[in-house]
Amino acid sequence: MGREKGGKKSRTQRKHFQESRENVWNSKRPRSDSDPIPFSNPFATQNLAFDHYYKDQGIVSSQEWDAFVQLLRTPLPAAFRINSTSRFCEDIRSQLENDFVHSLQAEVVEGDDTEAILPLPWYPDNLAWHSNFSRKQLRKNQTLGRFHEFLKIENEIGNITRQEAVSMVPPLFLDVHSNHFVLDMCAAPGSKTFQLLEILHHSTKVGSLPDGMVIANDLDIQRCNLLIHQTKRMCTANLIVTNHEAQHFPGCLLEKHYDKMELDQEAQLLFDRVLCDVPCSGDGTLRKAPDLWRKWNTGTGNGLHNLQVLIAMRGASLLKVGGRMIYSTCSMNPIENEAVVAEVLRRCGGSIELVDVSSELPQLTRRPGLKRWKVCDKGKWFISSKDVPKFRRNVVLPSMFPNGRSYQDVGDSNCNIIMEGDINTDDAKGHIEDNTQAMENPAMLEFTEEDSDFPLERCMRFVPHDQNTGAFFIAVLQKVSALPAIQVKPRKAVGKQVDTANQGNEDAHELHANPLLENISEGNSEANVNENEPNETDLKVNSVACEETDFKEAQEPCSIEIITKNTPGKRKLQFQGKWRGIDPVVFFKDEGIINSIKAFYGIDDQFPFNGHLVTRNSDTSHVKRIYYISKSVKDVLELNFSVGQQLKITSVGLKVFERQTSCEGRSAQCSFRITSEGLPLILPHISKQILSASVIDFKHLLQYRAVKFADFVDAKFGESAANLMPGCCVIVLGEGSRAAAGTLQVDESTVAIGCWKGRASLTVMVGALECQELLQRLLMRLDTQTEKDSSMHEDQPSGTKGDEAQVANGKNEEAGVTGC
Ligand SMILES: C[S@@+](CC[C@H](N)C(=O)[O-])C[C@H]1O[C@@H](n2cnc3c(N)ncnc32)[C@H](O)[C@@H]1O
Repeated sequence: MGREKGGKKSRTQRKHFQESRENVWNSKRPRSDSDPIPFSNPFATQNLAFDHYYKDQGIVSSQEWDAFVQLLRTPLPAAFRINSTSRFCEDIRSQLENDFVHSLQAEVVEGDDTEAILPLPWYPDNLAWHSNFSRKQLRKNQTLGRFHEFLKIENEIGNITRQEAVSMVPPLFLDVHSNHFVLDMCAAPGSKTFQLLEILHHSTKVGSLPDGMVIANDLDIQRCNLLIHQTKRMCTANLIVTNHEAQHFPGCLLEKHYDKMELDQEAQLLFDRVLCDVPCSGDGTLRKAPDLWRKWNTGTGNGLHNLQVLIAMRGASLLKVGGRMIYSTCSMNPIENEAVVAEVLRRCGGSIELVDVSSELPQLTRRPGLKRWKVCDKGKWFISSKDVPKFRRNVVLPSMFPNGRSYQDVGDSNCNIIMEGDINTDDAKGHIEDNTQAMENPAMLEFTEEDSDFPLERCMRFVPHDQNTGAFFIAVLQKVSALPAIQVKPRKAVGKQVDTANQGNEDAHELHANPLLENISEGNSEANVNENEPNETDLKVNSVACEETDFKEAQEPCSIEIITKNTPGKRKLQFQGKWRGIDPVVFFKDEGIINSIKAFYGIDDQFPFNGHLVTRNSDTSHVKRIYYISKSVKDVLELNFSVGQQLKITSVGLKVFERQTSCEGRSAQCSFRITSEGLPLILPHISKQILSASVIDFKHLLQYRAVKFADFVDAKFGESAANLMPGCCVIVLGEGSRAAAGTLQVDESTVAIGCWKGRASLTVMVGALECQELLQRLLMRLDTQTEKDSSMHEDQPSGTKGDEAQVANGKNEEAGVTGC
């Protein structure tokens, strides 16, 4: 298992590295003597290098140190958010406030005055909650089982999202409005994307869509899939998921000489809001992922610094003037935090400002960012770039220091303080060093420490012992003018001469306008980036910290024709406007199908169809799924087509129609059913194939999943159901015990389900879990009178037969009606 050239780990080594991850809190198996112990005791929640590093950085005062580390060694309590756009938002909040708050309190140890669960005081409208039970307690303690089940099911359905409390903060400071175009640069697994979408949709009326949109991007395609799964619960037509390196996120700039479209504001993809929740060492998540204790070393943060700067710079360049950007990490390390923010401010030369948000969310306890810090490399402290030995200058960058002065600026003649043990290229040995060596550098004491000139106190630090959370870092930035085209002086060890990370769309104009910079291309910028990318070990550790899944490399390079001329070979993934391995996005314009859908469901003309339907299949005659996109997403897709499909889109829009491929489905007049996720959008616009059922009949449908027409309690409803066209239909929950008559009024609280009208019965086309949850919610809502009415008819209706019974057994869920 040898090392590859250049010290990179082989595929097998990487696999072993990934597999060696473990959650120490969960570990059941005691380690045997024969087990390899990689660096130190894997169960230890202590790391000497960590202690030295953060004590010396003054991350908390010395008086607080014990409380700080003590809490870091305690499992993180569970936290979650109620989805504000869920139709059951009110019910869930009330269940928490009136039921769980009291019933769970009995589980708190006597004499302990901590609340079992409580709303996070700084989160608006009691929508975010904190439980003082750890995940493990919730799983293990039987009496907490009901609450645990509640969290599990509601999370699965999308009514709540389990999310670390501090991770909920960045979207709150982003100040998103419903008409904003938002870029979430490193978005997977998507908890913040979900939040951003909630805010976007917050005040939108049922059946309409906000004017804004979110692009959620992540480098890791598998994590993109997690993100898609997560955001699917939001049922939004205003989201595009992309798969790019954030530092090279496409500009989608429509060139001036492109004569088919006038160059206006829409001719370039810029954003009102950008979230840079960058990959980081993640030591703020130690309470959740205690295996990080043994892996922690200073090299991880140092190795990520430059990537973080590049991502933040790209974010800044894609931001509209006047727009707001958040830079955040779940790391405590100033090299990944204040140093990155300072470098962005430095490179942007006044066009980006740090916003003072001290008056926002006053109940949220936070601490100011550091103005002063030091850099540690392989056990040696440096307070200024002038201290860094030449051979470490490609690793210890000037931008890591508070004043950010380059090696040329500080003069590089007499500063090569070579310490014993400096030359050490063995990563593993470096870790051991970090864990065992006191990090003292007597030479350092001779220099005065440096302060940053930027108002970094406006950054926000969150430490565990302030509000019993994980640790976090947030900076709120505002773009006050276009970024300058910056020429960076050559850095010997670092390599390239031009800092092109600020080449956004608008900024690209400026670059072209400057004759000195005419030879700058994205190609340069990519080469520049590659030289400074952190090593793979760093990224692995980082991805571990990011969330549960492992970091994957971008797709394999390929040698096919390049459409994006300026993209260097390493990223030649695009082929004739299509992305390799990614289904194309195609506007769906088949009038025959569209008209048949409209006619079948009686969809009114006010509901915009033209240009709002897309598929992922270029052969439109075999389209299986049709997705609906908002006007904002439509505009972005059109621009993307105009610029040669620069965006590598893995998911877009809301699945509204799905073709039924079973015999029964094919024989229906319209073989496209309305999906569960598409129903809320389309519901107010349909006038055919829709019925309102009484509470008891609706309940029976959910309970038994298939009910014969003759078995409905309300015979009139049964008759109306029998008269529907065979195929998909919608059943709305009416009020009282009888079906509502006349035109259906739909609002935010309307509950409806998709069903299939078969030969003799109605069959529910909603997943089993969702049915169960819906039923439970309805039972809670039912008033005493309704319950009385219903009790007369509680008997189970007689069973269904043949294919309809098969359907009723849940085999059709979201996958079409089976059997024929
Ligand atoms: C801190 S996590 C993001 C968490 C996410 N914002 C959330 O709230 O669920 C960082 C993410 O960055 C991704 N990542 C790492 N390097 C990246 C890069 N160069 N460009 C884009 N994404 C990257 C990782 O795959 C990971 O999903």
